[in-house]
Amino acid sequence: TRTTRPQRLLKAVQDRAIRGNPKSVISVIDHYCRNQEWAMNVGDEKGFILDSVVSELNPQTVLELGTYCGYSAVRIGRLLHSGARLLTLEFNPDYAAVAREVISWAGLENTVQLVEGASGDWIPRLREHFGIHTFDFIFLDHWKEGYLADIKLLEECRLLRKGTVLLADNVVCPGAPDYLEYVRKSPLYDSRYFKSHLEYTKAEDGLEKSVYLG
Ligand SMILES: C[S@@+](CC[C@H](N)C(=O)[O-])C[C@H]1O[C@@H](n2cnc3c(N)ncnc32)[C@H](O)[C@@H]1O
Ligand SMILES: O=C(c1ccccc1)c1ccc(O)c(O)c1[N+](=O)[O-]
Ligand SMILES: [Mg+2]
Repeated sequence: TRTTRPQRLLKAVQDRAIRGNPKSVISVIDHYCRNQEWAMNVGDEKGFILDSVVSELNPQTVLELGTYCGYSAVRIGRLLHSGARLLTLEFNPDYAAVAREVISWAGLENTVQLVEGASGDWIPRLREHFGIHTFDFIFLDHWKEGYLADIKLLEECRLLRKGTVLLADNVVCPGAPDYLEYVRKSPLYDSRYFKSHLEYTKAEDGLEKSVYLG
């Protein structure tokens, strides 16, 4: 039977990237997705903005919503200092299986923990299950219609603190209009748009960075 797109992306990583070298895993994936087949990773252009937000913040506890093949988990994980941890949620078991291999190939299995399941089910259980108090940084990149419900759930579960930074992908393409309206109008957030392009294309897209004011 035919392989899947994530399986073909994983094969490219295993064939071309240097084991234990996150930078080479990232560049192999970007080259593959730009030249062979497009995939919905945050990509190199928006990835550079993601890198600068993470590097400036130097977070200890990070949550990612939507792992897919693990590209952004490797992008974020490689920048975390010792003791810092990334928890990434993925509810598609086939994608999760590929992501585990990619994260392991990058040598980040001790920094990045993939949790299989839906964000709506897991967010209320993160504190008791992983002993997490609050998150320093959250990357939203799952289905766009889920962004608003999940930010409200994170508030309800008191997993945000003064200064928590939320970065949302695709606020223009495919778009998350209800999420954008909420973070831009709410007095709880200080929000800013970083204009960019949809990964590996010329279409406009961007990232919304929102600081929780508590
Ligand atoms: C755009 S992809 C993630 C890309 C990844 N962040 C990157 O940049 O490499 C979106 C992923 O979110 C997952 N997803 C969508 N809704 C979810 C939810 N409610 N809980 C967990 N995973 C979800 C999908 O299965 C898909 O793999
Ligand atoms: O929704 C899509 C999508 C829609 C249609 C076809 C392919 C992908 C998408 C496109 C770019 C993204 O960066 C992204 O995160 C997503 N996503 O699924 O979450
Ligand atoms: Mg995205």
